[in-house]
Amino acid sequence: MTIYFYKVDEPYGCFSNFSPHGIRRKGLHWPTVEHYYQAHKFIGVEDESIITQIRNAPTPDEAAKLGRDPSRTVRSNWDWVKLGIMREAVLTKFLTHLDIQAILLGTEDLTIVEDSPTDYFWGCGEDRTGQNHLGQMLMSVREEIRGRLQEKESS
Ligand SMILES: Nc1nc(O)c(N)c(N[C@@H]2O[C@H](COP(=O)(O)O)[C@@H](O)[C@H]2O)n1
Repeated sequence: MTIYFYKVDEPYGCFSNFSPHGIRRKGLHWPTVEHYYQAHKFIGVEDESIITQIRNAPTPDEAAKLGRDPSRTVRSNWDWVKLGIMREAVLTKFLTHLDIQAILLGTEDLTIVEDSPTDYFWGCGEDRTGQNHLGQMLMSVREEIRGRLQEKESS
């Protein structure tokens, strides 16, 4: 069986980066993983005020809209660092919120797929041939949390 998720208000919606589960990193609170991810596109660029605008965006959709504004240039190494940045944020989310951590661990070894009809990088895309990096990341975070909990139990 495969778990497909996409919209926040549908089954397993807590796996979406748009779900309302805030994270704290380096002393700053981010309302969603999406806010964190989109803002990090602009670290080190000339006008960093966009980072605060994204962090303060009222919704993750607004944060994504700002982060995807084609008139702005993202940091030059974005394609190299984006997977690592997303993983930090997704791991923090599931270490912070124990209710959704239980949902993630409850999926045991099932395959998880972001069923995005448009995103062939983070999701599987319309025809389900996409790379599904977010689903893969959730499975890797699940494995890491499982390992951490086992270590804690045996110590
Ligand atoms: N809910 C939702 N709506 C969209 O339009 C999406 N593309 C996604 N997928 C998420 O979008 C983020 C990637 O954004 P960039 O294309 O790199 O700007 C990432 O969080 C995907 O999981 N979700």
